[in-house]
Amino acid sequence: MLGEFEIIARYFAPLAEGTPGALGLGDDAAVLSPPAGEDLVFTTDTIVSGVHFLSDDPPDQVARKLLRVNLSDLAAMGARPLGYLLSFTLPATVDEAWIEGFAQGLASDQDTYAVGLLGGDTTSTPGPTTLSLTAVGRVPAGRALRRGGAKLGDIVFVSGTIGDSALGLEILQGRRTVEMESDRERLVDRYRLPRPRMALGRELLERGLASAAIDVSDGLAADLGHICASSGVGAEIDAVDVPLSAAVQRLVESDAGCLVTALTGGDDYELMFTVPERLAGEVGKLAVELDLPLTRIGVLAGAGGVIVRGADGEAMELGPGGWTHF
Ligand SMILES: Nc1ncnc2c1ncn2[C@@H]1O[C@H](COP(=O)(O)OP(=O)(O)O)[C@@H](O)[C@H]1O
Ligand SMILES: Cc1ncc(C[n+]2csc(CCOP(=O)(O)OP(=O)(O)O)c2C)c(N)n1
Ligand SMILES: [Mg+2]
Ligand SMILES: [Mg+2]
Ligand SMILES: [Mg+2]
Repeated sequence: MLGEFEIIARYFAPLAEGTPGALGLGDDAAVLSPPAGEDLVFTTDTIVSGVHFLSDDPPDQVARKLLRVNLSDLAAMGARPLGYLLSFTLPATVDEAWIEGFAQGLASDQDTYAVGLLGGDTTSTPGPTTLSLTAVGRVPAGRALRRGGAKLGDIVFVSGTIGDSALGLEILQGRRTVEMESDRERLVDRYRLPRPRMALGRELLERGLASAAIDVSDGLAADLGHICASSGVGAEIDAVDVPLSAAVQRLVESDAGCLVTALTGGDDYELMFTVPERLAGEVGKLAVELDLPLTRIGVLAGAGGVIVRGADGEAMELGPGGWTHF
């Protein structure tokens, strides 16, 4: 196994070459000049083997997931990424090939998202692989999208499709089977590789469309609950309106329980946002421009809490509505 400083020099320093503030990963900290007229946006998320990814997930995809779950939080704020810090904590059982694959995954997504490594930390652990990333982004001063601006009567939208990832995880865990191999591939891919909606977040901010926004990490129902709690309103959504991929639809047809998994399973990394009714027509145009489904799923109504109506019009029983760690 390589030494700590060899890992940094061989695998991480090349990822910092395009980021001047990283100072070549040779100093005690990174330095960033705040862009004039803009606010800096900071977010950090950790992923742990066995909790957020599976120990046999390919290392390049683990790396890309780590970066992407953080970029998704920047997208939810309407921010453009500037750079990121990486905290890399490995058990002694991990070999160099895993580290190499991990670094390759980061290199590939650095290109995709035009972002570079600013610095980080490399340590060992007697526990599971634990990867933490802090992303820094920028928004026009005072304009970050927030969770708390939603008003009664605003329309609730969500991007993409919901539930693919949670059902992909069930497949990988051997808890669910699908008939078509292409469905399996789609769902597993969505579990391993989120698609952070960077352009959507940016456009919602620039066009002044969203009164509130969040990325769906814990589960659609729970994350709508976070918008409601921050905004002091309630929400009513119709489960039949929640966008499902063909693969998830096929699963729901054979087992209605899959719909509950889709609504509460999380790991979607889609954006959910609220739009004042008079602006709701603009969302369809944005969907066409971005080539991304943006689906109306409900409305903000009531004093608090989220009601999800099933096909029979009755409120579904969804428990906490999403993932919590404790
Ligand atoms: N240990 C912590 N210290 C400080 N702030 C935290 C901590 N854990 C979570 N937060 C903050 O609490 C809020 C909710 O966190 P979280 O549910 O992880 O958000 P997200 O789902 O967008 O990642 C965020 O503003 C986050 O920065
Ligand atoms: C092996 C495995 N088991 C379970 C899950 C499901 N899961 C774990 S954490 C989580 C919620 C999102 O993670 P969290 O740490 O809460 O991130 P944040 O909400 O802060 O973005 C979900 C749905 C998973 N992704 N992988
Ligand atoms: Mg978080
Ligand atoms: Mg979030
Ligand atoms: Mg969470």
